[in-house]
Amino acid sequence: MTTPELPELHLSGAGAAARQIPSASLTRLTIYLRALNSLLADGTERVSSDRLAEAAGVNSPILRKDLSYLGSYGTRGVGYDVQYLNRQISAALGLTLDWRVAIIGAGNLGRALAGYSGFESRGFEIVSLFDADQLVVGAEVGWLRVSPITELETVLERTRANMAVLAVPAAVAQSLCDRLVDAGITSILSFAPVVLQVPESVQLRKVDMATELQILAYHAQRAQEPDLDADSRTRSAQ
Ligand SMILES: NC(=O)c1ccc[n+]([C@@H]2O[C@H](COP(=O)([O-])OP(=O)(O)OC[C@H]3O[C@@H](n4cnc5c(N)ncnc54)[C@H](O)[C@@H]3O)[C@@H](O)[C@H]2O)c1
Repeated sequence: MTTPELPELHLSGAGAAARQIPSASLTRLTIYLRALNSLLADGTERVSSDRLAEAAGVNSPILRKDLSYLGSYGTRGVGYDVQYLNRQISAALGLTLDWRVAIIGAGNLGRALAGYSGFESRGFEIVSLFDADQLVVGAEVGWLRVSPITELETVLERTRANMAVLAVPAAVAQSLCDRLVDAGITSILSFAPVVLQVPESVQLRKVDMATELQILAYHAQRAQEPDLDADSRTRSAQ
């Protein structure tokens, strides 16, 4: 389980706050966290960097580089303390804060997200779900009742939401985004297939599965036709 020559991790919270973590590393930190959560659930107390890297699908040097953004100072030891590393990554990702998420749009996607039980254990509590359709308003989704969008500001305040997910049609996404911003929400995740404008002080992330599938298709196609790479290299050299 433990690997004697691996560094024991010492992390500095201040270092983590001060340093900007590259987005690829941020993505991997969330994967390490998921792996650490499974190890914690299994009662594992220490883990080697090789094992953690393998669980996350990366190699050890990348893992160590990623952890260095958290201010880790490696001394030769007996692997990583699972609980400690879990807490440090959670703190660096802001997951020790109280994240209370409002979902706007109770259609297929909004309901699926609201009904997913896996967010809470990762630090996100879904506190409200909104829709404009009178046939949907009042419906129960999990333990939530769909609120009317007309009451957005009041319910956001009452439920102390500090994050929102937009799961509405593209045509209404910007106006709802504006209302969220005016209501003081500064972290928004949008699924709507449209470019949204927000003030600089607001963090906006967009999820687009179609784009991801297109990128996957591109790589799959290149993997099936290795000659494509050679062809394009020849063309770009001409
Ligand atoms: N990014 C992705 O990978 C991805 C995947 C699936 C869907 N989407 C997008 O997510 C959005 C939701 O998809 P869906 O399948 O759940 O659609 P849906 O039609 O099932 O649900 C949309 C919901 O929004 C509600 N709505 C419409 N106007 C509203 C308003 N002004 N205020 C509040 N609610 C309002 C509708 O009543 C409906 O319940 C769409 O924009 C869709 O294109 C993105």
